[in-house]
Amino acid sequence: MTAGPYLDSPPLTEEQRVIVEQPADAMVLVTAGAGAGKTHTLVRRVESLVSDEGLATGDILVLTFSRAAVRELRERLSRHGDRSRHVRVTTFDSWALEILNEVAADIEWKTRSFDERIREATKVVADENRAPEWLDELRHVVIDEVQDLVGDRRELIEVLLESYDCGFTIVGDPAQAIYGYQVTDPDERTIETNRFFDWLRSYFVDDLVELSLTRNFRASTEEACSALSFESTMRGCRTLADAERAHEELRLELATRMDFGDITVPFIRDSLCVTDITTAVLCRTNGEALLISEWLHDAGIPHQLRRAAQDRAVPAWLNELMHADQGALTLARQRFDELYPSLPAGAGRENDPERVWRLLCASTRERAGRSVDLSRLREAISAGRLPDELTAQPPHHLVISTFHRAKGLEFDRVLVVDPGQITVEKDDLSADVADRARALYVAMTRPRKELYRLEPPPGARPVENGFRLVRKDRRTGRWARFGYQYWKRSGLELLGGDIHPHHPAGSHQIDGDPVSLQEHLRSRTAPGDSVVLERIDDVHEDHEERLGPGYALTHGEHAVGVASERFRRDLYRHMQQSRSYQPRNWPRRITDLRIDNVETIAGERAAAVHAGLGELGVWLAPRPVGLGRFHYDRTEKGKD
Ligand SMILES: Nc1ncnc2c1ncn2[C@@H]1O[C@H](COP(=O)(O)OP(=O)(O)OP(=O)(O)O)[C@@H](O)[C@H]1O
Repeated sequence: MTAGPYLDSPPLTEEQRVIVEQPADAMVLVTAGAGAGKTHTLVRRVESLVSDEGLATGDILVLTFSRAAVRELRERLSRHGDRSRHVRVTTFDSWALEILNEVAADIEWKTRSFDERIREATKVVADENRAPEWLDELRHVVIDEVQDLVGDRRELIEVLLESYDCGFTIVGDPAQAIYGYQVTDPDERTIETNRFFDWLRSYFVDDLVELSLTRNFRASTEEACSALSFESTMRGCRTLADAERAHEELRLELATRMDFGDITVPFIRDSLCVTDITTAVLCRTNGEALLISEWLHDAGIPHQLRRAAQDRAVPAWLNELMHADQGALTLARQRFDELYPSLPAGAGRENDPERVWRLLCASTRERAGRSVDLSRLREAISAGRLPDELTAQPPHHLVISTFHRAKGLEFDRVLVVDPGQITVEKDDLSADVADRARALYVAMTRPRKELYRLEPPPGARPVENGFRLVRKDRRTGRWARFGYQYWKRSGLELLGGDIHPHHPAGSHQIDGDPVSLQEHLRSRTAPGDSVVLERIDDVHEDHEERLGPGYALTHGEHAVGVASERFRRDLYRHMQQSRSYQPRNWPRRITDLRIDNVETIAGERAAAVHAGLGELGVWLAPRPVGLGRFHYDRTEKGKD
């Protein structure tokens, strides 16, 4: 194996080397604990399959669960891999979509649910007459985080491994299984735990090579190691009582960690602002993450709120790249190389230009690699076809995340918010309570060096005086602020897609010069800036489609966007006390929102031309985030 690309990568241990050097047709199952170097070993395994076992990059398929994991693996492959850097790494969902787009391109698969697509792809893979030919070339499948492979995705992989004669390297940690509500049927949820492991062992009974990794490399201090002793407890939680006990024991362990302290105290605040170490604040629910983000914002601490994996944003630098030469319809490789160094920072910019160029060519199906057709790039943006490397959140030194979303990640310092005691209801499942215990275990095994407890002040907690004032609104699935009175509505979460995607700012419902508003978004708007939604009209009285009123998003003096129909529909449903009730009293302003980032939007070409923004139909739009707070007119009933 060549040593060059691995000079800055840790050497393999004997246990890791045995996995890496298995033959290409071996069927390998690796179980390993948190921080045991599973991902590190997989990267070296993939490189060995190409360099030592002679597989072509197209013979290997690397499947992972989340986009975060795709990004992590690709990043490590491009940093440490040599020939393997071009191996296909994708999520189960993207891979299923690719199969369906190939065999039934006339169907609008994007509009179908993830689960439906997975089920359809399983049928295609099982049918040798329909399966795409390139599946025959598959010689090795690599799967990371296999403990989360449940339900429809598990069936897809079982069918793949039964139907194709290929080797595999499958890696997982049963102690970190937090698949949550991926499986909706409660009975199914209980039997899914460990089901894929059991299937592998029984189906490949004679051929399966079972290996394990036993040493932890992540945690370099005693405190960072503190949760690791719970690994076997986490693997063994099967009954409700086990799961409850495991959760309480982990909480007790957390209680012995030092409290991080009050972040408004200057020296504690400053320690969160240092950029040369990475810190994560981890909590149980997204509602809590929103409140903590608000608290940090008020204390003037820059941070990033971790988005859901499926919530993607196209970075602003793509808009700059596409509009660099007025009227140009293609972008040549040489011109790309000239422009790339001066493009603004953002998702994907940490990649080298060669990698970004390849990704752009792949997204526009440009095989020769000499130029990129900008209309096709616009279509790729509009159809959501850009790869995760260009749309995932860029790295940040301070991340606020739920336990679930922190899976597979590591940080120098981790601050864990105590999730509180589980109050088990009679219809709670052991699988769900175990899921909560394992989620806390995942959180507590993320630090490299420091692990603290964090106790947010009462205002940054969802419960006040015993009332759950911040909770998920059942009708919209958004986090919302409620009041002590049942009818009170005090705020709603903003999501990606809440700013109208069809019209650039200034060209629809609000006044302004679209060209100068684009300049404002480009050069005078930054992540973390406060923004406000201001009501601009009255409720839409169409009985078919009940929408809340229109809102403009303002950044200082400038109206930089308008609320989308989806936001207005959700607002209407949220304000309805019951299905027959027609809300009349609408918030005048919605505050406590911030700019997450400015993103590239592919909207209607005619709208762009009309606004003087060129022919491509691509422009910049703000993406607000936060748990909005409603302000009503004082004269109106239900004022705040
Ligand atoms: N042989 C090794 N020597 C030194 N460091 C190593 C070795 N193997 C892995 N590491 C380091 O240990 C850390 C954890 O590795 P990795 O992320 O691959 O673990 P993991 O098993 O995938 O973790 P988790 O399941 O908890 O997300 C990384 O910083 C990695 O560089």
